[in-house]
This record gives sequence, C-alpha cells and structure tokens, in this order.
Amino acid sequence: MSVSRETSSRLQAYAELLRHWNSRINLVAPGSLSELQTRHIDDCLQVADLIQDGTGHWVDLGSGGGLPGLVLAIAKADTDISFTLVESDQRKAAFLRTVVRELDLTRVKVVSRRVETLPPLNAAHVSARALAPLRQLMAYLHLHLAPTGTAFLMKGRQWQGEVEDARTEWVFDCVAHPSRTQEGAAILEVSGVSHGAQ
Ligand SMILES: C[S@@+](CC[C@H](N)C(=O)[O-])C[C@H]1O[C@@H](n2cnc3c(N)ncnc32)[C@H](O)[C@@H]1O
Repeated sequence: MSVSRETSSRLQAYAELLRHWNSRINLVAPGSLSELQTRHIDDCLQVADLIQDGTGHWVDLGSGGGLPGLVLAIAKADTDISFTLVESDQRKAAFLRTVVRELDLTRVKVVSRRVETLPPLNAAHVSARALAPLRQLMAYLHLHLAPTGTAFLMKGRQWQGEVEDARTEWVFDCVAHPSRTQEGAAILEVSGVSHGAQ
C-alpha cells in the first residue's frame, strides 16, 4: 500500500513507541523487531487496502501492540471510521492509549476488557490477528459483528483447516485474500455469521 507522507510519519512514530515499550512489555516477539515494518506493519496495511468504505464503527479484537488496530486507525485517519481496540491486558492497553494520545488519533477508543464480557458492539467491521482459532473467532463475530457487517481475520498457513473446523459449528461466507507478506497465509473476509444446525 502506498501511504501519504503524514501516514508514513505517524507509522514511524508508532514504530518508535512500540520499540521503546517492547523492552518492558512483550508487544511483539523480540526476535521479530528487526522486521517490524515488513512482518508486522506492512502485513496489517494489507487489511487497509481491502477497506472499501470510509465510515462506520471498526472493532479490533485482541489488539496487543496495535496490530492491526492501530495500523488501520493510522492508515484511515483521514476517514470517518471510528475504532475500538479491545485488549484485556492492562499494560498493553496502557501502551495503546499512549499511542492514541501521542499521535492524536481522535477517533480511537481503547477498551481493556475481555471480548466475551463486552455487551454486543454491533460493529460494521471487525478485525483480529493471532487472537484465537477461527472457530472461536466466529463466536466473537456472532456477538460483536452487525448482521450486515464484514470481518477481516488475519490467518497463517493453517487457514484452510481452520475454515473446515469452523464450518462444523458455524455458517458464514468467506473470501480468502492471499497474504503478500507471508506465503500461504491469508486474510479471511467473513460475513453472514450464524450458528449452523447442530
Ligand atoms: C497473540 S496476541 C496478538 C496481538 C496482536 N493482535 C498481534 O497480532 O500482534 C493476542 C492478544 O489478545 C489479547 N487477548 C487474548 N484473549 C483475549 C480476550 N478474550 N479478550 C481480549 N483480549 C484478549 C492478549 O492479551 C494479547 O495481547
């Protein structure tokens, strides 16, 4: 994704904060810090490329160090999308709030609660990366994604097996976008989630 100068400088500021905090909190695996741009930020920018509309409420589940939630909020700062980042770990939530404040991301809210304890968020869009197996994520989508909403779930090489497993319990539409940053990985665009017949 080609980004504006303003987005690029905000992403750089975010990367600096993440590097700084990562010495105290494990926001990303320390061994992957040298590839922060390619392995983490560019990976998440792929989701920004898939966003069609510039409005609505976007919920990122299990944001951790802000991947992809903060990257999307930065890349889409010039739109009307409002973001909620859900992260149960208080220290990680403190990091997310620091980035939101320092980068003046006015449309971003951080909620430090467990996904399953929140009242339904009725989100137009939901994202998640490295949070849970797809079958478990479906329960989260069933709870928080609006009936007409779309989710973007970043999955590794095992995504096909996860889709098969999730289909034993859930009915959903799924379009797999091959990852440009990790061979065999995919971004699953999921909609129409309902319980399957038991
Ligand atoms: C493996 S990390 C991935 C973080 C980030 N999405 C990424 O790709 O780097 C999973 C994150 O989800 C958070 N988490 C796990 N279960 C959660 C839950 N039920 N509700 C909210 N956050 C949760 C953890 O604290 C952790 O920060």
